[in-house]
This record gives sequence, C-alpha cells and structure tokens, in this order.
Amino acid sequence: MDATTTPATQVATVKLLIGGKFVESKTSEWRDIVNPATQEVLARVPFATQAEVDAAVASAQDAFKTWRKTAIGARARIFLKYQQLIREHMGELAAILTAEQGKTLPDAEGDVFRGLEVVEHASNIGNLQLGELANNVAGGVDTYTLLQPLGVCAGITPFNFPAMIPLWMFPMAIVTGNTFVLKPSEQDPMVTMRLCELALEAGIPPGVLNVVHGGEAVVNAICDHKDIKAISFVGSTKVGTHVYNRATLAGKRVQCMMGAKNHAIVMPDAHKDQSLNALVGASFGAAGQRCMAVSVAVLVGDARKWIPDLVEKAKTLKIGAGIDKGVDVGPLVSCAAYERVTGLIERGVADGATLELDGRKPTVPGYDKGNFVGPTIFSGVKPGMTIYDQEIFGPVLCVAGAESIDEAIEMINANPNGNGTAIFTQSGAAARRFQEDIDVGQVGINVPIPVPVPMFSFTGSRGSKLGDLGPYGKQVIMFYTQTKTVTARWFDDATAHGLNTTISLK
Ligand SMILES: O=CCC(=O)O
Repeated sequence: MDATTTPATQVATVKLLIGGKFVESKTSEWRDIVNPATQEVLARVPFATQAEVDAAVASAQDAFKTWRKTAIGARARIFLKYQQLIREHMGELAAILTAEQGKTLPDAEGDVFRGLEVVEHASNIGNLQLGELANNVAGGVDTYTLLQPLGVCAGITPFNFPAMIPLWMFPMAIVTGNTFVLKPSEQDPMVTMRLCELALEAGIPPGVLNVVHGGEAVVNAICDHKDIKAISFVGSTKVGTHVYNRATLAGKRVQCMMGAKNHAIVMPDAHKDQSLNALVGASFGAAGQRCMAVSVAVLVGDARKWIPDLVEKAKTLKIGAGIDKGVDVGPLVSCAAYERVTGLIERGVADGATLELDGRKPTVPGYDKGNFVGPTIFSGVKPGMTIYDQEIFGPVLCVAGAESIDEAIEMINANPNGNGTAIFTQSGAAARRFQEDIDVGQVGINVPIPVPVPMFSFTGSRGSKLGDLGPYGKQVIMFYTQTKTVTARWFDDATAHGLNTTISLK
C-alpha cells in the first residue's frame, strides 16, 4: 500500500484500539481515507507496527482469562444493549459509511442493518451455545459436551461492507466467550471504528475487542501470531487463499469467504418485469461492489430476446454521490478500482463481447472528480473472455445465452466460483432441478441476492470458500468454540466421604 502524501497535521487520524483505549499509532506509514465521490481526504489510517499488533493480541489474551468465564446472560445483555445503540446511531453510522465508501445512504443503512441483525442473533446466545448430554452411556455414566471458547480470535474485513462484515465477526466471537483482534479495511475503517466505540459503550470490557489497522504486513502478522487461535476473513480469493494457507499452517482454525461470479438464470417462463427489475438491482446496486452481486445473466431460450428491455431498465438508474437523494449507483471505492473496472470494460470490447450499454464516463454534475462508472451491459459473453473469467466488482453485467436449463447449470457449475446464484422461473420443477444440481452456496429462486438471514449461515462452495463453517447462524458457534466431551461417573457411596445419605420420606 502507498504511504500517504497528505501532511500529517491537516487531517484527523484513525486510532488503534488496544486494551480498551483508542491510541495513536507510532507507525511512520499512513494512508489517506478518501471520499470516492469528491476525492476529499477524510482522515489518515495507520499501518500498525508489529509491536502494536503484539500489544493488541496480548491485551486480548489477558482479557480472555476473565471474559471466558463471564456468565452467558451477562454476555447476552451487552449485545442487547449494543443492538439498541446501533439503532439509535443508524443515521450517523450510515453517513460516515457513505462518506468513506461511496454507497448510497439507503444502501449504507442496509449495510449497518444487516450487521445489526447479527448483533441481535448474538444476544440470543443463551439458546445457541448449548452442549449435548447422553444419560447412562454405561451404568451410572453420563457423557456431555461443553462448547468452550477458543481464546484470541481475529477478523480481516473488506471495504465493501465496512459495517456488516465486522459485525458478522466480532459479536459472535465475543458472545461465545472469545476475545478479538479486528483488522478492518484500510480503505474505509471509520464506520467500523464508530461501531467499536459503541461496542465499548454497550459494556464490552477492556481488551475483549481490539483493533489494528494496516495492509499485508499486519495480515501476515495475524496469520503467524502464536496466540491467535482462529481467523475469519472476507475478501478476494487471492488474499483469502493466502490467509487460509498461511494461518492453517500456523495451526489456526480459519474460515475465508472469497471471490464470486454469481450467475442468474432467466427461464423463458419467468415473470419478465419482476425478473428484469431484480437483475438490474442485483447487478448495479452498491455499484456492483458486493460478493453477492449478479455478474452474469444466463438467458435461456426465448428469454434471450429480453436484452433490449434489460438495457432500457438499466438506463433509468441514476448515478451520483451516495449522499444525494434518489441516487441508485454511487462511485467506485477508489481511483484504482475505477481504473481496473474501466480497463476490464475495454478488455471486454477487445475480446469481442457486444457492449449493449456503456457506463464509462457518466456525467455527474457537481462531482467531476468522482470514481463513477454507470451500469454497463455486455451480451455475447463466453467463458474464456476476461470479463467472464474475472470478478469485475463493478457495475458490469455480462449476458450469456443458453438453449436449455441443463446447459445453463453446466455453465455455472464449470465456473471456479460458487458463492451465489439465482433462477427466475414460474416452474417449480425447473426451480427444484436447479436447487438440486447447482453447486453453489447461496441459491435464490426468484430472489436475486439470496444472502441468508443470521439464523442460517453464510456459505459457499468451490473457489468461493475455504474452511468448513460459516460466519454466523448455528455454524459459527462451532467455529468459535472447542467441543469438549465429558464422561462422568459418580459413585453412589457418599458415606465414604462422611456424608449422611439417608433420605427421609416423611
Ligand atoms: O459482499 C458480500 C455480501 C453481499 O454481497 O451481501
């Protein structure tokens, strides 16, 4: 990552959180946090030193000694308070998020809200962290399980959901009795820090939640640290695979939710208007910067004739700064993201795909420096083209055609990614075939972005996920705990200990 060029005294600095205190980093390496609609520098984020990472882990290690024994009801009540504080600060959190990330204010509220749902889930821990018991596994012998916290856990989160994804991680880790070190995205850590302040206000004790900022060196320090027991990661396949390999080699439990190329099949019997509206929202919402965005539409049979209607609907979306009313598509997060996405559009043209709608260089009055790319649609896209083979992470929809549902399913299953998918159809039989045969984690039936609510677990198959257990739902309890089985036998011989065992029935 590049060090900043902004003079140190001119902007606020983002703090580290160590041992319950927000502290200034002693690093010499900083990066600017930039509003992607205006290029205004909002603050500077430090790249923490190895000593600061060690201090954060040591503080979490120390806090674990008492936190692991905190009563389950006391842990639950902190998260009940926390969900209330998040609700009360929703507008403020969304405004910070929009300023640093770019998404529209309603999308920013959605980002916070979907994290809030996981906090609500955490406050239900009393019904989740339960062991099992088998009575009389032998005469007078019982076996039961304890789900005990692991120790210090860590989370590495991406730029695209700077509220939701940290909230996928630290509430569930902490409520199960662990302590936590979070490394938020260095591109937009400010809303994450505000959420951490509220978490402390809710009653999370010093050292239970810590935050370090940084890039590759901090990620590697987390992967290698001997006192970190588990890591949850969301981000690109390249970085996630590196984290998984490095951290599992160091003996940690790791879950990595990674890249995607989400296909939506549109059958000719689908409800046309509903399906095209859903496609447009799912492809271009959040400027396509989400791991569950629809990036390939596979139009089957006569649905291939619907491309002009799809283009017309996409043209109605309003591009602009996230803070302005009525905007549908905000800017990309950074100039680098802008260069990458527009470069891939050029590549799509060069590879022979048909550019049905070109979103490059949209006019956005008042924001001539913003990283804006409007909805872009290619047809005639095939495997082997760069725009099909790579995750674009921008508002670009690739349209492919298929003769039959079988051909469409085969295409999706041949893609290396398995994050999300959807089918649009009015046929129960087609939908059932799809749900049975598709090898993808999240499946939608007339639902374009089937992210599961927190009582289920986010999942993924093939290249989209490493590690067995998901980040919330029931699976996360297993991820953040070690199962201990206890087999116990009590001798019915209390008199040997001088106790009077006579039971009076009078
Ligand atoms: O980014 C991952 C999750 C989502 O798209 O909702």
